Amino acid sequence: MKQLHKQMSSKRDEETIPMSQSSPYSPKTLKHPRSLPRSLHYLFREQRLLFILVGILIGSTFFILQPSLSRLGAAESTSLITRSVSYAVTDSPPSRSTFNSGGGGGRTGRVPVGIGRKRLRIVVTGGAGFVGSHLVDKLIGRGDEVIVIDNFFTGRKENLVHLFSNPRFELIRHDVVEPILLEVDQIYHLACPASPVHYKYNPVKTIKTNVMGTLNMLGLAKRVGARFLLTSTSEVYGDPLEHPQKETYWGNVNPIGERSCYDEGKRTAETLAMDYHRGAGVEVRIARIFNTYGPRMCLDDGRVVSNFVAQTIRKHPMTVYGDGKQTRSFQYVSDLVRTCSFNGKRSCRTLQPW
Ligand SMILES: O=C(O)[C@H]1O[C@H](OP(=O)(O)OP(=O)(O)OC[C@H]2O[C@@H](n3ccc(=O)[nH]c3=O)[C@H](O)[C@@H]2O)[C@H](O)[C@@H](O)[C@@H]1O
Repeated sequence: MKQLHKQMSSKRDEETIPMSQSSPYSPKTLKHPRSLPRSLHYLFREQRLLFILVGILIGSTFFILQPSLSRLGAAESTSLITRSVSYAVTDSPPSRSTFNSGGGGGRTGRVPVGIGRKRLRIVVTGGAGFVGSHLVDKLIGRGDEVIVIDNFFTGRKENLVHLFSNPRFELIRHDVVEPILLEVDQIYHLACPASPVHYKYNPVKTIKTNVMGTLNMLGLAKRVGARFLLTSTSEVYGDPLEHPQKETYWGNVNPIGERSCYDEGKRTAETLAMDYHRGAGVEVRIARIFNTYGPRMCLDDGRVVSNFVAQTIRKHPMTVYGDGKQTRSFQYVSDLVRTCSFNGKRSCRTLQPW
């Protein structure tokens, strides 16, 4: 305060100098002769010079040590990147590990951010369901950002609750029969009840989900240039006359049966996917999923594996429908998810259902 007061008073002194005594338009020439001694006086008073010297010393120390600090940072961040790349992209070239040679004669300094595989933004419709939630786990695990769209008709938040605190995960309550606009790189379209009990509950809604939902998501894929995967079903073969069914087999489907809301709905969804591919250049994949089982499957799902498990737990006899001679291909959910997830590195030029 003392200092401030003095400065103010000296300024007032300057202001009171009559204009006639000073040379016109030269206030700086007036100030100069007095400013150097005043500055020296300021420095020596109250040990200010000491503080300045200490400041210079700290600054110099930092700039001398800084190159070795940045090398250390580079080595740490590189080891993290290498680990995530080898987890995310199994066929990543081994040369990536050369980034670890931070101090070994190669280039030093900070590793540029984002040197690993580009993080993808992916939307998974039906991501709160049995298969969807496992797929989301897989995509999050490989380092991508996932937006789940689900109307929770058969999906459950409990399937995703372990991801709620993950910043790369988002959950939107939305029905795919309504359009939605998102900026994404890939779309995995799973939204539709898959168990007969569930899809027969509201057949009109089931076919609406398959047709309008798929139309909306394909429209989004076209608009934002995203890759699109449709999860179809072995039911597109209906009551097949060929065993086992090849991808080229067209099926034997009853268009007016109780299951047709699902069978024909999925067949139409496949048609839409191929038309968007041929007509609009959308890169699509179609996965005809066979009978899948695993954790998070609903006990009341109605499919044979969950029925048998539920009946066994309740110590009820297992029910075998018909003559028991029917056959099915079963697969564990993690095998399905591994096959369905697009590998970030793989070029998906050829188009084949798988
Ligand atoms: O993944 C698939 O491709 C399809 O799998 C199942 O279709 P499905 O294999 O017919 O389903 P299940 O209900 O598991 O039936 C399998 C066989 O077991 C029999 N079954 C089913 C349940 C039961 O308690 N007992 C029993 O013998 C059925 O009659 C059928 O022959 C799903 O219901 C379809 O939605 C799905 O698209």
